[in-house]
Amino acid sequence: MAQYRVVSGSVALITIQNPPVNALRAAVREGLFNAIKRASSDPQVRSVVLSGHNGTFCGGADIKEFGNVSLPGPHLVEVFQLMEDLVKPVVAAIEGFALGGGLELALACHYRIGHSKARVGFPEVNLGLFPGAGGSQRLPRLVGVPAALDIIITGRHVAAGEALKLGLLDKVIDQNTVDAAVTFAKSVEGKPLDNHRLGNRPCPPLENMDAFFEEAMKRVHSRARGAVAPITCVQAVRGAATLPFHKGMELEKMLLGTLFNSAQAQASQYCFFAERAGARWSMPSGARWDTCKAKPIGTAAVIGLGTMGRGITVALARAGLSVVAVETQEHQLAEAQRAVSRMLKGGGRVSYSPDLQAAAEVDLVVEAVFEDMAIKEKIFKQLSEVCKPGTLLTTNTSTLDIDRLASCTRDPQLVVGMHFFAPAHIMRLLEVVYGPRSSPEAVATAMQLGKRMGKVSVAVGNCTGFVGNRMLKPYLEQANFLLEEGATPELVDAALEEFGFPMGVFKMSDLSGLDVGWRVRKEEGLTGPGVTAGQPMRIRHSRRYSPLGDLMCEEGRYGQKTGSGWYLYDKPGGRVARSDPWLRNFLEQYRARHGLVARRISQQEVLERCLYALINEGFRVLEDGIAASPQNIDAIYVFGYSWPKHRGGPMFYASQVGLARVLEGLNHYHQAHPDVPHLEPCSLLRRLVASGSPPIDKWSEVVKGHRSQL
Ligand SMILES: CCC/C=C/C(=O)SCCNC(=O)CCNC(=O)[C@H](O)C(C)(C)COP(=O)([O-])OP(=O)([O-])OC[C@H]1O[C@@H](n2cnc3c(N)ncnc32)[C@H](O)[C@@H]1OP(=O)([O-])[O-]
Repeated sequence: MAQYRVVSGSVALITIQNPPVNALRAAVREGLFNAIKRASSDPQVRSVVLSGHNGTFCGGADIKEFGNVSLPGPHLVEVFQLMEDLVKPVVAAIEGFALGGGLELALACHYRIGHSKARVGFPEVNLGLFPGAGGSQRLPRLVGVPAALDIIITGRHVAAGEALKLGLLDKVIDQNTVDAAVTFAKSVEGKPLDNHRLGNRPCPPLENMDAFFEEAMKRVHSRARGAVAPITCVQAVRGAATLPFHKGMELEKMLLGTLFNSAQAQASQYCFFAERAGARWSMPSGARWDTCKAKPIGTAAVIGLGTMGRGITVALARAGLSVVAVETQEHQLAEAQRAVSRMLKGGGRVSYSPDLQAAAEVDLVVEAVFEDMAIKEKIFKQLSEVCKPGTLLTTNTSTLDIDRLASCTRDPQLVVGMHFFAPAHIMRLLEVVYGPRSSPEAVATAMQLGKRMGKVSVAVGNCTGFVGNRMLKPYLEQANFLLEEGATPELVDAALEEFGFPMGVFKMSDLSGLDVGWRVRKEEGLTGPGVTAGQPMRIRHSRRYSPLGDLMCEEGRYGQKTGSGWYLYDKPGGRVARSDPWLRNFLEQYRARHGLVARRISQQEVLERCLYALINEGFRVLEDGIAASPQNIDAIYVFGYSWPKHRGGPMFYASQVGLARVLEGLNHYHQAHPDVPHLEPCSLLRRLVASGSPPIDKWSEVVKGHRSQL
């Protein structure tokens, strides 16, 4: 786990060996501890170089070990202190990554040499933690409080060049890092080390320290959306700035104690693994990530250059593909060309054409036109004729039937969905949707392409709305029902924002455009002139229906783009939402017209109605085999719908709330609203509760048993 050998006559070279990222699990900590002791007592050794096996210094503590109440082996703090106290100089040779505990390890060394491609950082905040093994106390002493706080709070990876400027690295080199570190170590043998022991150093003084930390705390509170870890980061760094090292370490230990087994830390760490779980996809046919090979993709076409098409073009070009961007409307094409070039800052290989024929030779097509089945069917038919045999035909539809599009083509097995999220070049999520006839190779190729674009890709089955939008529907529906019953958009949004969403449901609808859902509802036959005539306004297919969104669109209120929606904006395209007296009036009249009596609605009811309805649909998605696991659903929600990471995604949240409580809540609301089928607890949830509410990683066993009985 920590290899020890003496090189160049006097240098103990200690190499951490724990693939793939040399995480500091118990055996590694033990190995390091023993290796340092050995170097200390080895009379031949006059200096030490610490490195990581296989081009990675160290990815930090082993996250898989967290959750164990008593971690075996020596504690990291103990190992690092032993290293800092060594009377022989210790040089860190940093290749690849030094993250979290890996950077703390490097900070306990007396010198740090990095490769020019190395990256260092403290990503603990993303795991609901902070650098709690001395990092929060040593880093500010090395680079000063403002730089340290920035690195610790953002969790960002710092490139070697910047780390050198900050003084975090002593030297950056392009050659073999270990060789350079060995030469350097020999050059400092016997030299005094006191100033290189960060625990001995005071923090560089900071003017207006109180004001600095007050401001930092204010900023963090406004951005953290209820997450505790960022606040703790500020408290710990303040400790470094004001306390002697040993007192700061005590504070660090106390703060870490409050976070380590917290619900937020568990949720954030669950997200770390859920993010990666999508890569191990499987299909109901048994096809899997490790048995299917992706086709090589070098060229792609994007059809339709609206907002989505432009973002997709940028994402593909940034992944190194040569892209043909096709848009039949000339003015839109010219505008898109300017926008894409701006986003790519002159880079990328993109050509433009008004003609579908330009897609003839590409390996893959992403269709991103208007959400209209008839238009899409026509395009798929044309593409099938125009493109060379074997071209993968994908669609960015957010709800429509993939299999129906596949039926328009010669090779339905080559059709899959690639559902991007706006803005497509920024949002991390990609839903890869397979239909009953999509080939495993097509799915593997889309998943591989997602990875190349840096996306969190999740393979899902074909149904209306797939996973994300299918679950969103009951959530939006509940929000509208709550307005009918007496809530305001402000009340509903405040509850959801307090929960941790960056934006409540009504602000989000205003941003994405109310007309989008209106068009979908028209397509589904829920609204439109021919549909509403002679029907009760608030019932469709014997279920409760809220026409509020349709009525808003009929008034021309599409959201931000028209300057008004659920809120008022100072101009079309304005961003700052203000309460609209018109809406209050409109809701009052609507309620009066339909004999609805407004009642007081609590934030708790808002959360339970909206979130439990969404979660209930999540269980149905699992039950139907549309998502392979709760982890996949949670990754979709965290990376595509801004579900707060510290709440772990909807399915994990349900497990934290307690499945029995979610079931009870749904039963209660369904009794009160029997005409809302989305509130009726689904059978998988009932079954899980009946099986004693197993932990989330055991749900699949109940799902399997459940499916075999269907
Ligand atoms: C004492 C309390 C204070 C806390 C201190 C800490 O250090 S907290 C920690 C602070 N450190 C961090 O937060 C760093 C977390 N790690 C990363 O950010 C990235 O892994 C990377 C940038 C190091 C490499 O990116 P990349 O795209 O090349 O690779 P990849 O991401 O696909 O990972 C490959 C495999 O390794 C696995 N695995 C990775 N790290 C850990 C780990 N620490 N542990 C366990 N496992 C880990 C990962 O799950 C995956 O497994 P799979 O799915 O194949 O079974």
